[in-house]
Amino acid sequence: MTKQFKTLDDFLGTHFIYTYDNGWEYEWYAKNDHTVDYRIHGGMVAGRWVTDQEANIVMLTEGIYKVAWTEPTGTDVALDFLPNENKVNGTIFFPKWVQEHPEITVTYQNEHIDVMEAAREKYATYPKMVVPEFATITYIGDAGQNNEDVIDEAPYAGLPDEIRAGKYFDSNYKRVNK
Ligand SMILES: C=Cc1ccc(O)cc1
Repeated sequence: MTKQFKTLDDFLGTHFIYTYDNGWEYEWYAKNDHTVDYRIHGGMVAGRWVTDQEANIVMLTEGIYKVAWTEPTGTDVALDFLPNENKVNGTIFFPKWVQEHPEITVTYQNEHIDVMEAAREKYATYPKMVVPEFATITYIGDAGQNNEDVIDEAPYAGLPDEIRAGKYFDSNYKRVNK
């Protein structure tokens, strides 16, 4: 995709795949001006996926976007997207318990909010594990806002490649083979 991003509206509805310099691969969707969905394909919590996470989304200056949210696990996330440069800078602040028990979070979180809340009470928060990394964007798709087909199944090996190959969504950005 060679679209030039200028406005906040250009960013909302965009679907990204990117790989952090530490090798962690993430898929993320700006669902609307206050909501994000994501799937994690590689890294400490690969296999985790989340829809309808409330987030703060702003444009800092033309074509540069900041997104931040706090999760039921106690994990905090701050992302800066530079889509015209195919770059993201992300910082993830993991509570100590996620670092020690990542497998608890590797699920479709929406169906297990009670489990996340119980774990954050039971286990330690501090010291937090801070992960500041640049990432390279490997896919940008214009999914449109509030598209429930973008992130609607668990991550599996080969899914990012199917998306990048144009095999996963049809011309209306609906899932093929659903
Ligand atoms: C913990 C969630 C998360 C989602 C996207 C991203 O780039 C980093 C963290």
